[in-house]
Amino acid sequence: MNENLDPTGENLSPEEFDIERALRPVSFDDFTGQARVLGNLKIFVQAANLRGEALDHTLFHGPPGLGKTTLAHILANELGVNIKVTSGPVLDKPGDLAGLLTNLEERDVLFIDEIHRLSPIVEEYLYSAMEDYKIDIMIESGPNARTVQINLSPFTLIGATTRSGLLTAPMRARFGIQSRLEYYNTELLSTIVERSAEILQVPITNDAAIEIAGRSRGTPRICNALLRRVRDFAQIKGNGNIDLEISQFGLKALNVDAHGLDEMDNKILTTIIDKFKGGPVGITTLATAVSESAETLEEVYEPFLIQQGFIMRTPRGREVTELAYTHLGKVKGGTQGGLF
Ligand SMILES: Nc1ncnc2c1ncn2[C@@H]1O[C@H](COP(=O)(O)OP(=O)(O)OP(=O)(O)O)[C@@H](O)[C@H]1O
Ligand SMILES: [Mg+2]
Repeated sequence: MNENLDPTGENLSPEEFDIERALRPVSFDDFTGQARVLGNLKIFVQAANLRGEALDHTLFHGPPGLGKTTLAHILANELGVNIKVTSGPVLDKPGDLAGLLTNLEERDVLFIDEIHRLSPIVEEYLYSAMEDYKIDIMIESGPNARTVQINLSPFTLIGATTRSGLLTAPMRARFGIQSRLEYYNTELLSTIVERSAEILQVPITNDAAIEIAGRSRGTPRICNALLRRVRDFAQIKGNGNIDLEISQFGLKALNVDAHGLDEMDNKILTTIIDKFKGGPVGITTLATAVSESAETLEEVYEPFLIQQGFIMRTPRGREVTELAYTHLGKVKGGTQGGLF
């Protein structure tokens, strides 16, 4: 796969990680898009600030790279409080969680990334903390061992997940605020590209920003990654400025698909067309055929393909649309004709 397009951002070098940090919006005003979600959050934060209370526990869900972690930091910033950051797989003992919770000051934010990956025992421990701001801890050991209940400062838990379907119902029910982040349209992404270019101090034309935005799979993390790569092309092959020509040159060299679809997206479409005659095909069968988990297909890949009109979800499974055939340069019924 083209690692520049990795929507998870897991393959970033330390240097790129620093750049990504510099590009990350820090306040509501810096944040582009997600207007409905943002509008609500502004009200909830204002109200919590006015009353001097902790913000309700907040859950962000949606595909990778759309701004969940960014929003968690923005919320802490706008609430004027500290944020402690951890993640589901890291918290493997209730003791680890107790340490974090007891160190929170009033109204602080505890951010748990990948919250669907908490162990059941830690998750259960979290319930009373979230609900009553109380936890039980075990003191001493052997015959003197006993549990005491400690009061916590009122705090806000912010959870983020790409796999909301894997969250347990009791966990989900404890979040007073739940926001689903959506893919960004090209116009919003081009605003983000222009803002990032300004921070990186590289001049960019409007049509170049739109070109990069249109190939970013609806994802800010990808548009920033593409901008960084195109900037390299502009510096080495051009005069340092990013215009339409150099961005098209760079994107072509990077092998970026015209729609910004990545290798897995194309594999999914090709598989449905070639192996399942365009569908319908059940999600589990499809998952096996492309060697990916059904959950990841459903929560990471499929939403974008549906939103872009490449796939339809029908009662009998997934079907590709005409657009998918055109995009891949395939003829409908072509495989079928070859088989019989
Ligand atoms: N609305 C936005 N405006 C500007 N930049 C954004 C926006 N949303 C995200 N970004 C940029 O995209 C990058 C990825 O965002 P973020 O890390 O918040 O995604 P995420 O949803 O937490 O992804 P993951 O599920 O992989 O953890 C950020 O570093 C930030 O620079
Ligand atoms: Mg994140």
